[in-house]
Amino acid sequence: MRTSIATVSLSGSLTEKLTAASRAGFDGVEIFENDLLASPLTPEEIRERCADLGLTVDLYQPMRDIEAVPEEEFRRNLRRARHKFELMRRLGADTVLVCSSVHPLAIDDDALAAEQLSRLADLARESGIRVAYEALAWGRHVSTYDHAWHIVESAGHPALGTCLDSFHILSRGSDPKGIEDIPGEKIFFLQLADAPLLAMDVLQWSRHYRCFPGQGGFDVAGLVGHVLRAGYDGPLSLEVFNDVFRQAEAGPTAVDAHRSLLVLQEALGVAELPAPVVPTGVAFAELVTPDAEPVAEVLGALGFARTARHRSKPVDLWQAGEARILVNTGPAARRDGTGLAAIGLESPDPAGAARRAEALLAPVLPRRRASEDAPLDAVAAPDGTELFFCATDRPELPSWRADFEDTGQEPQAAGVRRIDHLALVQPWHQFDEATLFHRAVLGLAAQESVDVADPYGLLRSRAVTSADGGVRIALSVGAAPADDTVHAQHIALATDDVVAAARRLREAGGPLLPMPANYYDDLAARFDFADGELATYRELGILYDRDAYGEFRHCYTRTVGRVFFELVQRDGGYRGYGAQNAPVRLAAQHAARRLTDG
Ligand SMILES: O=C(O)c1ccc(O)c(O)c1
Ligand SMILES: [Mg+2]
Repeated sequence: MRTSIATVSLSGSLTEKLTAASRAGFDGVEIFENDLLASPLTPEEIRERCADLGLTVDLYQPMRDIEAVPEEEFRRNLRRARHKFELMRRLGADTVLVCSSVHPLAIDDDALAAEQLSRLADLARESGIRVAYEALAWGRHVSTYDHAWHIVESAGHPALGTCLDSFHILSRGSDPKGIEDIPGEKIFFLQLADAPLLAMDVLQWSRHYRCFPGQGGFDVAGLVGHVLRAGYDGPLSLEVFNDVFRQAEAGPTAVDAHRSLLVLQEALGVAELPAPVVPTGVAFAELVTPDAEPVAEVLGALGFARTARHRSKPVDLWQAGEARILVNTGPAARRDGTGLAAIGLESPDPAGAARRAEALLAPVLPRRRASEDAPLDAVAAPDGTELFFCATDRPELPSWRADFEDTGQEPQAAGVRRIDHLALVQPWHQFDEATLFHRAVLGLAAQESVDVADPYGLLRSRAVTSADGGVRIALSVGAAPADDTVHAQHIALATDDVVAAARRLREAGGPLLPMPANYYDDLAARFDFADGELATYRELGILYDRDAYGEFRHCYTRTVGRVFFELVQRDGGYRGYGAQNAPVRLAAQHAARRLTDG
Protein backbone atom coordinates (compact mmCIF):
# COMPACT_ATOMS: atom_id res chain seq x y z
CA MET A 1 0.00 0.00 0.00
CA ARG A 2 1.02 3.63 -0.37
CA THR A 3 2.53 5.18 2.74
CA SER A 4 2.36 8.75 3.89
CA ILE A 5 3.38 10.84 6.89
CA ALA A 6 2.11 14.11 8.34
CA THR A 7 4.80 16.78 8.49
CA VAL A 8 3.88 17.41 12.15
CA SER A 9 5.41 14.00 12.98
CA LEU A 10 8.96 15.12 12.12
CA SER A 11 11.27 17.85 13.38
CA GLY A 12 12.84 20.68 11.43
CA SER A 13 11.92 22.94 8.55
CA LEU A 14 9.42 21.81 5.93
CA THR A 15 12.29 21.07 3.55
CA GLU A 16 14.04 18.92 6.16
CA LYS A 17 10.81 17.06 6.87
CA LEU A 18 10.13 16.37 3.19
CA THR A 19 13.68 15.20 2.59
CA ALA A 20 13.57 12.84 5.59
CA ALA A 21 10.19 11.40 4.54
CA SER A 22 11.41 10.77 1.02
CA ARG A 23 14.71 9.18 2.10
CA ALA A 24 12.90 6.83 4.48
CA GLY A 25 10.75 5.55 1.62
CA PHE A 26 7.40 7.31 2.08
CA ASP A 27 5.24 7.87 -1.01
CA GLY A 28 3.43 10.96 0.21
CA VAL A 29 2.93 13.56 2.94
CA GLU A 30 0.17 15.37 4.79
CA ILE A 31 1.18 19.00 4.86
CA PHE A 32 0.43 20.71 8.13
CA GLU A 33 -0.63 24.29 7.73
CA ASN A 34 1.91 25.60 10.27
CA ASP A 35 4.78 23.99 8.38
CA LEU A 36 3.65 25.71 5.21
CA LEU A 37 3.12 29.09 6.90
CA ALA A 38 6.63 29.01 8.33
CA SER A 39 8.30 27.95 5.09
CA PRO A 40 10.13 30.43 2.88
CA LEU A 41 9.07 28.37 -0.17
CA THR A 42 6.02 29.34 -2.24
CA PRO A 43 3.27 26.73 -2.57
CA GLU A 44 4.48 26.09 -6.14
CA GLU A 45 8.03 25.54 -4.90
CA ILE A 46 6.79 23.14 -2.24
CA ARG A 47 4.83 21.27 -4.88
CA GLU A 48 7.94 21.04 -7.03
CA ARG A 49 10.13 19.97 -4.13
CA CYS A 50 7.70 17.18 -3.31
CA ALA A 51 7.64 16.05 -6.94
CA ASP A 52 11.46 16.05 -7.07
CA LEU A 53 11.52 13.94 -3.93
CA GLY A 54 8.97 11.50 -5.33
CA LEU A 55 6.31 12.55 -2.80
CA THR A 56 2.65 13.26 -3.45
CA VAL A 57 0.79 15.81 -1.32
CA ASP A 58 -1.92 13.52 -0.01
CA LEU A 59 -3.62 15.89 2.42
CA TYR A 60 -3.64 19.51 3.50
CA GLN A 61 -4.63 20.02 7.09
CA PRO A 62 -6.30 21.08 9.25
CA MET A 63 -9.30 23.29 8.73
CA ARG A 64 -10.91 23.86 12.11
CA ASP A 65 -14.20 25.10 13.54
CA ILE A 66 -16.08 25.07 10.25
CA GLU A 67 -19.43 23.41 10.82
CA ALA A 68 -22.64 23.80 12.84
CA VAL A 69 -22.16 27.50 13.54
CA PRO A 70 -24.52 30.50 13.09
CA GLU A 71 -24.94 31.50 9.42
CA GLU A 72 -22.91 34.67 9.69
CA GLU A 73 -20.00 32.78 11.21
CA PHE A 74 -20.28 30.10 8.54
CA ARG A 75 -20.05 32.68 5.73
CA ARG A 76 -16.76 33.85 7.21
CA ASN A 77 -15.67 30.20 7.24
CA LEU A 78 -16.49 29.82 3.55
CA ARG A 79 -14.43 32.91 2.80
CA ARG A 80 -11.51 31.34 4.67
CA ALA A 81 -12.06 28.07 2.81
CA ARG A 82 -11.98 29.83 -0.59
CA HIS A 83 -8.46 31.10 0.23
CA LYS A 84 -7.32 27.68 1.37
CA PHE A 85 -8.70 25.91 -1.70
CA GLU A 86 -6.78 28.34 -3.91
CA LEU A 87 -3.65 27.61 -1.88
CA MET A 88 -4.26 23.87 -2.27
CA ARG A 89 -4.56 24.27 -6.04
CA ARG A 90 -1.11 25.89 -6.08
CA LEU A 91 0.22 23.18 -3.76
CA GLY A 92 -1.22 20.32 -5.79
CA ALA A 93 -3.21 18.90 -2.86
CA ASP A 94 -6.67 17.52 -3.60
CA THR A 95 -7.91 16.51 -0.14
CA VAL A 96 -8.44 18.78 2.84
CA LEU A 97 -8.99 17.64 6.40
CA VAL A 98 -11.74 19.31 8.39
CA CYS A 99 -11.70 18.36 12.04
CA SER A 100 -14.84 18.50 14.13
CA SER A 101 -15.46 21.85 15.71
CA VAL A 102 -14.31 22.78 19.20
CA HIS A 103 -15.73 26.31 18.79
CA PRO A 104 -17.78 27.75 21.68
CA LEU A 105 -20.43 28.92 19.18
CA ALA A 106 -20.81 25.43 17.65
CA ILE A 107 -24.40 24.18 17.87
CA ASP A 108 -25.36 20.61 18.70
CA ASP A 109 -27.32 20.14 15.47
CA ASP A 110 -26.33 17.33 13.08
CA ALA A 111 -28.63 18.56 10.31
CA LEU A 112 -26.99 21.98 10.39
CA ALA A 113 -23.52 20.39 10.43
CA ALA A 114 -24.45 18.25 7.38
CA GLU A 115 -25.91 21.21 5.52
CA GLN A 116 -22.88 23.44 6.09
CA LEU A 117 -20.38 20.69 5.29
CA SER A 118 -22.33 20.14 2.08
CA ARG A 119 -21.99 23.80 1.13
CA LEU A 120 -18.28 23.62 1.93
CA ALA A 121 -18.03 20.52 -0.31
CA ASP A 122 -19.81 22.39 -3.12
CA LEU A 123 -17.17 25.06 -2.99
CA ALA A 124 -14.38 22.46 -2.74
CA ARG A 125 -15.67 20.57 -5.76
CA GLU A 126 -15.35 23.69 -7.92
CA SER A 127 -11.59 23.46 -7.26
CA GLY A 128 -11.48 19.69 -7.68
CA ILE A 129 -10.99 19.23 -3.94
CA ARG A 130 -12.42 16.62 -1.58
CA VAL A 131 -13.31 17.33 2.05
CA ALA A 132 -12.46 14.68 4.66
CA TYR A 133 -14.34 15.23 7.92
CA GLU A 134 -12.65 13.85 11.07
CA ALA A 135 -14.03 13.52 14.60
CA LEU A 136 -11.55 14.86 17.14
CA ALA A 137 -11.85 12.83 20.35
CA TRP A 138 -12.42 16.15 22.14
CA GLY A 139 -14.75 17.68 19.53
CA ARG A 140 -17.42 19.90 21.07
CA HIS A 141 -20.43 17.99 19.75
CA VAL A 142 -18.88 15.43 17.38
CA SER A 143 -16.23 13.27 19.02
CA THR A 144 -16.70 9.74 17.64
CA TYR A 145 -16.03 8.35 14.19
CA ASP A 146 -19.52 6.93 13.77
CA HIS A 147 -21.08 10.31 14.60
CA ALA A 148 -18.86 12.04 12.00
CA TRP A 149 -19.78 9.35 9.48
CA HIS A 150 -23.52 9.77 10.10
CA ILE A 151 -23.21 13.49 9.38
CA VAL A 152 -21.24 12.77 6.18
CA GLU A 153 -23.76 10.10 5.16
CA SER A 154 -26.75 12.35 5.66
CA ALA A 155 -25.05 15.17 3.70
CA GLY A 156 -24.80 12.73 0.78
CA HIS A 157 -22.31 14.91 -1.09
CA PRO A 158 -19.83 13.31 -3.53
CA ALA A 159 -17.01 15.66 -2.47
CA LEU A 160 -17.56 15.00 1.25
CA GLY A 161 -16.18 11.89 2.97
CA THR A 162 -14.74 11.00 6.33
CA CYS A 163 -11.21 10.81 7.68
CA LEU A 164 -10.54 8.07 10.21
CA ASP A 165 -7.80 8.57 12.79
CA SER A 166 -6.84 5.55 14.88
CA PHE A 167 -5.92 7.71 17.87
CA HIS A 168 -9.30 9.42 18.14
CA ILE A 169 -11.13 6.11 17.68
CA LEU A 170 -9.09 3.93 20.03
CA SER A 171 -8.43 6.57 22.73
CA ARG A 172 -12.20 6.83 23.28
CA GLY A 173 -12.58 3.08 23.41
CA SER A 174 -14.95 3.08 20.38
CA ASP A 175 -15.48 -0.32 18.77
CA PRO A 176 -13.69 -0.09 15.40
CA LYS A 177 -15.75 -2.95 13.96
CA GLY A 178 -18.43 -0.45 12.88
CA ILE A 179 -15.93 0.97 10.37
CA GLU A 180 -16.85 -1.95 8.11
CA ASP A 181 -20.33 -0.40 7.70
CA ILE A 182 -18.83 2.67 6.00
CA PRO A 183 -18.50 2.33 2.21
CA GLY A 184 -14.79 2.28 1.41
CA GLU A 185 -15.03 5.07 -1.14
CA LYS A 186 -16.46 7.38 1.54
CA ILE A 187 -13.37 6.90 3.70
CA PHE A 188 -11.34 9.68 2.11
CA PHE A 189 -8.32 9.33 4.39
CA LEU A 190 -6.81 7.17 7.11
CA GLN A 191 -4.45 8.53 9.76
CA LEU A 192 -2.55 6.18 12.03
CA ALA A 193 -1.02 6.67 15.43
CA ASP A 194 -0.49 4.44 18.43
CA ALA A 195 -0.12 5.65 22.03
CA PRO A 196 0.89 4.26 25.41
CA LEU A 197 -2.16 3.42 27.53
CA LEU A 198 -2.35 6.40 29.89
CA ALA A 199 -5.22 7.62 32.03
CA MET A 200 -5.23 11.31 31.22
CA ASP A 201 -6.98 14.13 29.40
CA VAL A 202 -7.43 12.93 25.83
CA LEU A 203 -6.31 16.18 24.17
CA GLN A 204 -3.03 16.23 26.14
CA TRP A 205 -2.59 12.53 25.46
CA SER A 206 -3.02 13.11 21.72
CA ARG A 207 -0.83 16.19 21.44
CA HIS A 208 2.15 14.83 23.41
CA TYR A 209 2.19 11.04 23.56
CA ARG A 210 1.21 9.65 20.18
CA CYS A 211 3.75 7.20 18.78
CA PHE A 212 4.16 5.01 15.72
CA PRO A 213 2.08 1.82 15.35
CA GLY A 214 3.55 -0.99 17.41
CA GLN A 215 5.15 1.37 19.93
CA GLY A 216 2.12 1.88 22.17
CA GLY A 217 -0.79 -0.11 23.53
CA PHE A 218 -3.47 0.24 20.83
CA ASP A 219 -4.43 -2.50 18.36
CA VAL A 220 -3.72 -0.31 15.34
CA ALA A 221 -3.34 -3.30 12.99
CA GLY A 222 -6.76 -4.59 14.07
CA LEU A 223 -8.30 -1.21 13.25
CA VAL A 224 -6.62 -1.05 9.85
CA GLY A 225 -7.99 -4.53 9.15
CA HIS A 226 -11.54 -3.16 9.53
CA VAL A 227 -10.72 -0.18 7.32
CA LEU A 228 -9.36 -2.45 4.56
CA ARG A 229 -12.40 -4.73 4.78
CA ALA A 230 -14.55 -1.62 4.32
CA GLY A 231 -12.80 -1.23 0.95
CA TYR A 232 -10.48 1.71 1.67
CA ASP A 233 -7.67 1.94 -0.86
CA GLY A 234 -5.97 5.23 0.03
CA PRO A 235 -2.62 5.59 1.77
CA LEU A 236 -1.68 4.51 5.29
CA SER A 237 -0.66 7.84 6.79
CA LEU A 238 1.12 8.44 10.08
CA GLU A 239 0.02 11.44 12.10
CA VAL A 240 2.03 11.52 15.29
CA PHE A 241 2.18 14.44 17.71
CA ASN A 242 5.02 13.55 20.08
CA ASP A 243 7.27 15.73 22.24
CA VAL A 244 10.31 13.51 21.68
CA PHE A 245 9.97 13.20 17.90
CA ARG A 246 9.54 16.97 17.67
CA GLN A 247 13.09 17.31 19.01
CA ALA A 248 14.84 14.29 17.57
CA GLU A 249 16.55 14.36 14.19
CA ALA A 250 14.03 13.97 11.36
CA GLY A 251 16.01 11.39 9.35
CA PRO A 252 16.09 8.57 11.92
CA THR A 253 12.53 9.36 13.07
CA ALA A 254 11.27 8.97 9.50
CA VAL A 255 13.05 5.61 9.21
CA ASP A 256 11.52 4.47 12.50
CA ALA A 257 8.13 5.63 11.21
CA HIS A 258 8.41 3.82 7.91
CA ARG A 259 9.60 0.66 9.66
CA SER A 260 6.44 0.74 11.79
CA LEU A 261 4.29 0.76 8.64
CA LEU A 262 6.24 -2.13 7.11
CA VAL A 263 5.65 -4.20 10.24
CA LEU A 264 1.99 -3.19 10.29
CA GLN A 265 1.50 -4.25 6.66
CA GLU A 266 3.23 -7.55 7.36
CA ALA A 267 0.85 -8.19 10.28
CA LEU A 268 -2.10 -7.46 7.98
CA GLY A 269 -0.80 -9.79 5.28
CA VAL A 270 -0.63 -6.98 2.68
CA ALA A 271 3.17 -6.90 2.50
CA GLU A 272 5.64 -9.73 2.57
CA LEU A 273 8.96 -9.40 4.35
CA PRO A 274 11.71 -11.97 4.84
CA ALA A 275 10.51 -14.03 7.84
CA PRO A 276 11.95 -13.21 11.27
CA VAL A 277 14.88 -15.39 12.32
CA VAL A 278 14.86 -15.35 16.12
CA PRO A 279 18.37 -15.53 17.57
CA THR A 280 18.97 -18.50 19.87
CA GLY A 281 21.80 -17.17 22.01
CA VAL A 282 24.57 -14.67 22.47
CA ALA A 283 27.69 -15.71 20.56
CA PHE A 284 29.76 -12.86 21.99
CA ALA A 285 29.78 -9.33 23.31
CA GLU A 286 32.47 -7.06 21.87
CA LEU A 287 34.12 -4.36 23.91
CA VAL A 288 36.25 -1.68 22.32
CA THR A 289 38.90 -0.05 24.44
CA PRO A 290 41.96 2.11 23.90
CA ASP A 291 43.65 0.36 26.84
CA ALA A 292 43.13 -3.38 27.23
CA GLU A 293 44.73 -3.54 30.69
CA PRO A 294 41.83 -2.40 32.96
CA VAL A 295 39.36 -4.54 31.00
CA ALA A 296 41.69 -7.55 31.16
CA GLU A 297 41.98 -7.12 34.94
CA VAL A 298 38.23 -7.24 35.49
CA LEU A 299 37.71 -10.12 33.05
CA GLY A 300 40.53 -12.06 34.71
CA ALA A 301 39.00 -11.49 38.15
CA LEU A 302 35.63 -12.66 36.83
CA GLY A 303 37.30 -15.94 35.79
CA PHE A 304 37.69 -15.25 32.09
CA ALA A 305 40.81 -16.39 30.27
CA ARG A 306 42.23 -14.98 27.07
CA THR A 307 41.64 -18.12 25.04
CA ALA A 308 42.22 -16.87 21.50
CA ARG A 309 43.49 -13.97 19.45
CA HIS A 310 42.27 -12.72 16.08
CA ARG A 311 44.63 -13.69 13.26
CA SER A 312 44.88 -10.25 11.72
CA LYS A 313 43.32 -7.68 14.05
CA PRO A 314 44.03 -6.45 17.59
CA VAL A 315 41.09 -8.42 19.04
CA ASP A 316 41.30 -10.90 21.91
CA LEU A 317 38.70 -13.51 22.76
CA TRP A 318 38.09 -13.92 26.48
CA GLN A 319 36.03 -16.87 27.59
CA ALA A 320 34.38 -18.25 30.73
CA GLY A 321 31.98 -21.16 30.27
CA GLU A 322 29.88 -20.25 27.24
CA ALA A 323 30.35 -16.52 27.85
CA ARG A 324 32.60 -14.97 25.19
CA ILE A 325 33.82 -11.41 25.25
CA LEU A 326 35.89 -9.86 22.49
CA VAL A 327 38.24 -7.08 23.49
CA ASN A 328 39.05 -4.89 20.51
CA THR A 329 41.87 -2.34 20.72
CA GLY A 330 41.59 -1.36 17.06
CA PRO A 331 41.09 2.13 15.61
CA ALA A 332 37.38 2.47 16.57
CA ALA A 333 38.39 1.99 20.19
CA ARG A 334 40.84 4.85 20.20
CA ARG A 335 38.06 7.13 19.10
CA ASP A 336 35.31 6.11 21.50
CA GLY A 337 36.88 4.95 24.77
CA THR A 338 35.90 1.73 26.54
CA GLY A 339 32.40 0.56 25.69
CA LEU A 340 30.19 -2.19 24.37
CA ALA A 341 30.28 -1.85 20.60
CA ALA A 342 28.87 -5.05 19.19
CA ILE A 343 26.84 -8.13 19.99
CA GLY A 344 27.15 -11.45 18.22
CA LEU A 345 23.80 -13.19 18.05
CA GLU A 346 23.69 -16.92 17.45
CA SER A 347 21.35 -17.28 14.48
CA PRO A 348 19.77 -20.35 12.86
CA ASP A 349 20.01 -18.48 9.51
CA PRO A 350 22.44 -15.55 9.58
CA ALA A 351 21.84 -14.51 5.96
CA GLY A 352 18.05 -14.65 6.44
CA ALA A 353 18.30 -12.59 9.63
CA ALA A 354 20.31 -9.96 7.76
CA ARG A 355 17.82 -9.92 4.87
CA ARG A 356 14.96 -9.20 7.26
CA ALA A 357 16.95 -6.50 9.03
CA GLU A 358 17.73 -4.84 5.72
CA ALA A 359 14.10 -5.06 4.58
CA LEU A 360 13.19 -3.30 7.84
CA LEU A 361 15.58 -0.45 7.06
CA ALA A 362 18.43 -1.40 9.41
CA PRO A 363 21.73 -0.11 8.07
CA VAL A 364 23.76 -3.05 6.80
CA LEU A 365 27.35 -2.74 7.94
CA PRO A 366 30.28 -3.05 5.62
CA ARG A 367 32.22 -6.15 6.54
CA ARG A 368 35.27 -4.89 8.38
CA ARG A 369 37.32 -7.92 7.63
CA ALA A 370 40.43 -9.17 6.01
CA SER A 371 39.90 -11.25 2.89
CA GLU A 372 40.63 -14.51 4.68
CA ASP A 373 38.09 -13.83 7.46
CA ALA A 374 34.73 -15.57 7.65
CA PRO A 375 31.95 -13.46 6.13
CA LEU A 376 29.73 -12.08 8.91
CA ASP A 377 26.35 -10.49 8.35
CA ALA A 378 25.96 -7.40 10.48
CA VAL A 379 23.53 -4.51 10.89
CA ALA A 380 23.39 -1.48 13.18
CA ALA A 381 20.76 -1.13 15.90
CA PRO A 382 19.27 2.37 16.37
CA ASP A 383 21.78 3.19 19.15
CA GLY A 384 24.68 2.24 16.86
CA THR A 385 25.40 -1.12 18.52
CA GLU A 386 26.57 -3.50 15.81
CA LEU A 387 24.64 -6.75 15.63
CA PHE A 388 26.44 -9.69 14.06
CA PHE A 389 24.45 -12.74 12.99
CA CYS A 390 26.63 -15.73 13.81
CA ALA A 391 26.73 -19.47 13.26
CA THR A 392 29.34 -20.55 15.77
CA ASP A 393 29.40 -24.32 15.79
CA ARG A 394 27.87 -25.35 12.48
CA PRO A 395 30.42 -26.86 10.11
CA GLU A 396 28.27 -26.06 7.05
CA LEU A 397 28.43 -22.31 7.76
CA PRO A 398 31.44 -20.02 8.15
CA SER A 399 32.17 -19.27 11.79
CA TRP A 400 33.66 -16.09 13.25
CA ARG A 401 35.58 -18.39 15.60
CA ALA A 402 37.75 -19.62 12.72
CA ASP A 403 39.32 -16.14 12.49
CA PHE A 404 40.78 -16.65 15.96
CA GLU A 405 43.84 -18.64 16.89
CA ASP A 406 43.90 -20.40 20.27
CA THR A 407 46.33 -19.07 22.84
CA GLY A 408 46.40 -22.35 24.75
CA GLN A 409 44.94 -20.74 27.88
CA GLU A 410 41.95 -22.44 29.51
CA PRO A 411 39.21 -20.54 31.39
CA GLN A 412 39.49 -20.95 35.18
CA ALA A 413 36.69 -22.76 36.94
CA ALA A 414 35.12 -19.58 38.23
CA GLY A 415 31.57 -20.57 37.60
CA VAL A 416 30.49 -18.07 34.93
CA ARG A 417 28.31 -20.09 32.58
CA ARG A 418 27.03 -17.74 29.92
CA ILE A 419 25.90 -14.23 29.16
CA ASP A 420 22.56 -13.88 30.98
CA HIS A 421 21.63 -10.53 29.48
CA LEU A 422 22.98 -7.38 27.95
CA ALA A 423 21.75 -4.05 29.27
CA LEU A 424 21.83 -1.27 26.72
CA VAL A 425 21.18 2.33 27.70
CA GLN A 426 19.48 4.06 24.78
CA PRO A 427 19.87 7.66 23.67
CA TRP A 428 16.99 9.64 25.26
CA HIS A 429 15.07 9.99 21.99
CA GLN A 430 15.34 6.39 20.76
CA PHE A 431 13.63 4.21 23.33
CA ASP A 432 10.40 3.47 21.44
CA GLU A 433 12.34 3.03 18.23
CA ALA A 434 14.76 0.60 19.92
CA THR A 435 11.93 -1.53 21.32
CA LEU A 436 10.17 -1.75 17.96
CA PHE A 437 13.49 -2.47 16.23
CA HIS A 438 14.40 -5.38 18.49
CA ARG A 439 10.89 -6.80 18.31
CA ALA A 440 10.38 -6.47 14.59
CA VAL A 441 13.89 -7.03 13.25
CA LEU A 442 15.04 -9.73 15.67
CA GLY A 443 11.67 -11.30 16.50
CA LEU A 444 12.17 -10.81 20.25
CA ALA A 445 9.20 -10.31 22.60
CA ALA A 446 8.93 -7.04 24.53
CA GLN A 447 8.26 -7.38 28.26
CA GLU A 448 6.46 -4.87 30.48
CA SER A 449 8.05 -1.44 30.77
CA VAL A 450 9.16 -0.53 34.31
CA ASP A 451 10.11 2.80 35.86
CA VAL A 452 13.32 2.90 37.89
CA ALA A 453 14.18 5.78 40.20
CA ASP A 454 17.71 7.11 39.88
CA PRO A 455 18.96 9.66 42.44
CA TYR A 456 19.33 12.17 39.61
CA GLY A 457 16.46 11.20 37.34
CA LEU A 458 14.07 8.48 36.31
CA LEU A 459 14.84 5.58 33.99
CA ARG A 460 12.44 3.56 31.94
CA SER A 461 13.45 -0.01 31.30
CA ARG A 462 12.04 -2.70 29.06
CA ALA A 463 13.46 -6.11 28.23
CA VAL A 464 13.21 -7.82 24.86
CA THR A 465 13.72 -11.57 25.01
CA SER A 466 13.57 -14.79 23.05
CA ALA A 467 11.02 -17.35 24.25
CA ASP A 468 13.52 -19.57 26.07
CA GLY A 469 15.59 -16.71 27.49
CA GLY A 470 18.57 -17.57 25.27
CA VAL A 471 18.69 -13.89 24.30
CA ARG A 472 17.77 -11.20 26.79
CA ILE A 473 18.41 -7.54 26.12
CA ALA A 474 17.37 -4.96 28.71
CA LEU A 475 16.80 -1.58 27.06
CA SER A 476 16.65 1.49 29.26
CA VAL A 477 16.47 5.24 28.90
CA GLY A 478 16.57 8.38 30.99
CA ALA A 479 14.76 11.63 30.22
CA ALA A 480 17.97 13.60 29.91
CA PRO A 481 21.24 12.91 28.12
CA ALA A 482 22.87 10.01 29.95
CA ASP A 483 25.68 10.18 32.48
CA ASP A 484 28.07 7.82 30.72
CA THR A 485 29.73 6.30 33.77
CA VAL A 486 26.51 5.45 35.62
CA HIS A 487 24.09 4.93 32.77
CA ALA A 488 26.62 2.68 31.11
CA GLN A 489 26.02 -0.49 29.15
CA HIS A 490 26.47 -3.67 31.12
CA ILE A 491 27.06 -7.35 30.59
CA ALA A 492 25.32 -9.70 33.01
CA LEU A 493 26.98 -13.08 33.48
CA ALA A 494 25.04 -16.13 34.65
CA THR A 495 26.46 -18.23 37.45
CA ASP A 496 25.02 -21.07 39.54
CA ASP A 497 26.59 -19.70 42.72
CA VAL A 498 26.84 -15.94 42.94
CA VAL A 499 28.31 -16.01 46.45
CA ALA A 500 31.25 -18.13 45.32
CA ALA A 501 31.68 -16.06 42.15
CA ALA A 502 31.62 -12.77 44.11
CA ARG A 503 34.14 -14.10 46.62
CA ARG A 504 36.52 -15.17 43.88
CA LEU A 505 36.10 -11.81 42.20
CA ARG A 506 37.00 -10.01 45.41
CA GLU A 507 39.93 -12.30 46.18
CA ALA A 508 41.28 -11.71 42.69
CA GLY A 509 41.23 -7.99 43.41
CA GLY A 510 38.12 -7.42 41.30
CA PRO A 511 36.27 -4.14 41.83
CA LEU A 512 32.99 -5.19 43.53
CA LEU A 513 30.48 -2.38 43.91
CA PRO A 514 29.63 -1.89 47.62
CA MET A 515 25.95 -1.54 48.59
CA PRO A 516 24.50 0.59 51.41
CA ALA A 517 23.76 -1.04 54.80
CA ASN A 518 20.18 0.30 54.82
CA TYR A 519 19.38 -1.90 51.85
CA TYR A 520 20.21 -5.03 53.87
CA ASP A 521 18.14 -3.85 56.84
CA ASP A 522 15.21 -3.58 54.45
CA LEU A 523 15.88 -7.05 53.00
CA ALA A 524 15.80 -8.44 56.55
CA ALA A 525 12.36 -6.86 57.01
CA ARG A 526 11.02 -8.22 53.73
CA PHE A 527 12.37 -11.78 53.61
CA ASP A 528 13.32 -14.67 55.89
CA PHE A 529 16.91 -15.71 55.25
CA ALA A 530 18.83 -18.71 56.55
CA ASP A 531 21.39 -18.02 59.30
CA GLY A 532 24.31 -15.98 58.02
CA GLU A 533 22.91 -15.64 54.50
CA LEU A 534 22.14 -11.96 54.76
CA ALA A 535 25.49 -11.25 56.40
CA THR A 536 27.18 -12.82 53.38
CA TYR A 537 25.17 -10.69 50.96
CA ARG A 538 25.96 -7.59 52.98
CA GLU A 539 29.66 -8.42 52.98
CA LEU A 540 29.81 -8.98 49.21
CA GLY A 541 27.29 -6.39 47.98
CA ILE A 542 24.89 -9.05 46.70
CA LEU A 543 21.33 -7.94 46.00
CA TYR A 544 18.28 -10.15 46.30
CA ASP A 545 14.88 -10.31 44.59
CA ARG A 546 12.05 -12.79 44.24
CA ASP A 547 9.12 -13.09 41.82
CA ALA A 548 6.25 -15.56 41.35
CA TYR A 549 8.65 -18.00 39.68
CA GLY A 550 11.86 -17.94 41.66
CA GLU A 551 14.75 -16.06 43.19
CA PHE A 552 17.43 -13.72 41.91
CA ARG A 553 20.80 -12.89 43.49
CA HIS A 554 23.15 -10.45 41.80
CA CYS A 555 26.12 -8.14 42.29
CA TYR A 556 28.04 -5.61 40.23
CA THR A 557 31.56 -4.55 39.37
CA ARG A 558 32.57 -0.94 39.23
CA THR A 559 32.43 0.75 35.86
CA VAL A 560 35.35 0.56 33.45
CA GLY A 561 34.99 3.35 30.90
CA ARG A 562 31.34 3.05 29.86
CA VAL A 563 30.74 -0.56 30.76
CA PHE A 564 30.34 -2.68 33.89
CA PHE A 565 29.60 -6.30 34.70
CA GLU A 566 26.95 -8.03 36.75
CA LEU A 567 27.02 -11.55 38.17
CA VAL A 568 23.56 -13.09 38.36
CA GLN A 569 22.14 -16.26 39.80
CA ARG A 570 18.60 -17.15 38.67
CA ASP A 571 16.84 -19.91 40.54
CA GLY A 572 13.50 -21.55 39.91
CA GLY A 573 12.72 -19.69 36.70
CA TYR A 574 12.93 -16.08 37.97
CA ARG A 575 11.99 -13.93 34.97
CA GLY A 576 13.04 -10.40 35.84
CA TYR A 577 16.24 -8.40 36.02
CA GLY A 578 16.17 -7.17 39.62
CA ALA A 579 14.44 -3.88 38.68
CA GLN A 580 13.37 -3.61 42.32
CA ASN A 581 17.05 -3.25 43.26
CA ALA A 582 18.05 -0.93 40.45
CA PRO A 583 17.52 2.34 42.38
CA VAL A 584 19.95 1.15 45.07
CA ARG A 585 22.46 0.00 42.48
CA LEU A 586 22.24 3.33 40.63
CA ALA A 587 22.76 5.27 43.88
CA ALA A 588 25.75 3.06 44.71
CA GLN A 589 27.22 3.76 41.28
CA HIS A 590 26.78 7.50 41.68
CA ALA A 591 28.46 7.27 45.11
CA ALA A 592 31.34 5.20 43.71
CA ARG A 593 31.86 7.69 40.92
CA ARG A 594 32.01 10.58 43.40
CA LEU A 595 34.72 8.69 45.32
CA THR A 596 36.75 8.12 42.17
CA ASP A 597 36.27 11.63 40.85
CA GLY A 598 37.11 13.16 44.25
O1 LIG B 1 -4.73 17.99 17.75
C1 LIG B 1 -5.29 18.49 16.78
O2 LIG B 1 -5.74 19.62 16.77
C2 LIG B 1 -5.48 17.65 15.56
C3 LIG B 1 -5.48 18.23 14.31
C4 LIG B 1 -5.64 17.45 13.18
C5 LIG B 1 -5.79 16.08 13.30
O3 LIG B 1 -5.93 15.27 12.26
C6 LIG B 1 -5.78 15.51 14.56
O4 LIG B 1 -5.91 14.19 14.65
C7 LIG B 1 -5.62 16.28 15.68
MG1 LIG C 1 -5.98 13.20 12.81
